[in-house]
Amino acid sequence: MFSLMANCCNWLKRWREPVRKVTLVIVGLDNAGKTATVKGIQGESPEDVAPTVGFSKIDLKQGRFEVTIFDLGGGKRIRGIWKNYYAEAYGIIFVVDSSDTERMEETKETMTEVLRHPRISGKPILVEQRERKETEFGGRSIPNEVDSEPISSNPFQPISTVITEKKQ
Ligand SMILES: Nc1nc2c(ncn2[C@@H]2O[C@H](COP(=O)(O)OP(=O)(O)OP(=O)(O)O)[C@@H](O)[C@H]2O)c(=O)[nH]1
Ligand SMILES: [Mg+2]
Repeated sequence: MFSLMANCCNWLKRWREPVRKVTLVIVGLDNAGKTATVKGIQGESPEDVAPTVGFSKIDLKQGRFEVTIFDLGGGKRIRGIWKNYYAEAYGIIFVVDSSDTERMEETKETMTEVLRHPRISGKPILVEQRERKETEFGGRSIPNEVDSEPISSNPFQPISTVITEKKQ
């Protein structure tokens, strides 16, 4: 009986909890797989995605969270707009295509610049390391390659995802 009442109280408490709005910003180099990631979150196919020109805004509901994701274009000329979204962001998702070893230096510089931005200070960072299966890349840890100094003030979570290439 007591546990039934406790369950009811918990349920009522949850029911009365206000909906929380969270804004996330997803950044990373062009072709890293940002839009594909967002498509995946939405349960859509990540294939045949066009490069993002500017940004796209995605609204999702996750439990009691109303989540807005700003998927920002990663092209060199578009990166200048990223900072305009930092202030309203609760946290940042930085996507890395770890198979693109030739652009690792550019990735490192770009990530360091993002993490050093004053409006990012203290905000949670999720680094998504995407690995294309067909390459020989063995899962090097991207976060370790980045200067750890700007990361130290941010709650930091790395994750890995495998890009599922279509079999020819
Ligand atoms: N099949 C498959 N293709 C993927 C996957 N992830 C990314 N791609 C492809 O890789 C290319 C680049 O992915 P995007 O998600 O457009 O990359 P982006 O980071 O949004 O690039 P910009 O918008 O230019 O900044 C696209 O052609 C995608 O279809 C995946 O998991 N599976
Ligand atoms: Mg995109």
